[in-house]
Amino acid sequence: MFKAYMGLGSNIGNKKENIDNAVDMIRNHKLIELKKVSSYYETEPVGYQDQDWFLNVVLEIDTKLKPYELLEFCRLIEEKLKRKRIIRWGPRTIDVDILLYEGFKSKDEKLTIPHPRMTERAFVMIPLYEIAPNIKIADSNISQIIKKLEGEKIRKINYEG
Ligand SMILES: Nc1ncnc2c1ncn2[C@@H]1O[C@H](COP(=O)(O)OP(=O)(O)OP(=O)(O)O)[C@@H](O)[C@H]1O
Ligand SMILES: Nc1nc2c(c(=O)[nH]1)N=C(CO)CN2
Repeated sequence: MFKAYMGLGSNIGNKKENIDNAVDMIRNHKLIELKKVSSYYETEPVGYQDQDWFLNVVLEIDTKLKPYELLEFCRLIEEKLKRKRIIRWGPRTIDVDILLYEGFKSKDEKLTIPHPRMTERAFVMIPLYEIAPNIKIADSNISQIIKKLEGEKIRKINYEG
């Protein structure tokens, strides 16, 4: 089993339902053990501004899927939840990214790990810090990385039930 971290985001339709459906697909995969799920965070859009706020979560999993197999599964989740890809960094029903994968680094365009933009993004780093406060990313402590983030607006949501 290899430990990996995944980032999920949605900003179209019922965002919580989209996130929950994606988490359920991950939980139900035979070769994945879902270990931790962060709180939900409402986050200001980064990149393309003229779109709704996102709901983001980060997951910790143990998996027997190899990195490219996990990427394929991410695409399958997006396909099932009918993600439309129109504008780069634009609105999406669901976005599923691999952030980190134990013992694996890659700069391939199809799969870059650590995810190339994760350390600049509060919507990734803050939920990741919640579930993995001692993790290192490319030899830097997560708390050090978070201190350097710009003031992107992000708030933790407490849903009932
Ligand atoms: N670590 C990774 N996790 C998921 N996709 C990745 C990763 N590294 C590279 N990719 C590639 O990125 C491509 C584009 O992904 P996508 O359309 O989801 O980008 P985006 O979500 O709009 O932007 P961003 O990559 O900045 O989050 C995918 O086809 C995938 O092959
Ligand atoms: N707040 C927020 N902004 C984004 C997000 C996201 O998940 N949350 N995803 C993007 C493309 O991956 C671009 N911008």
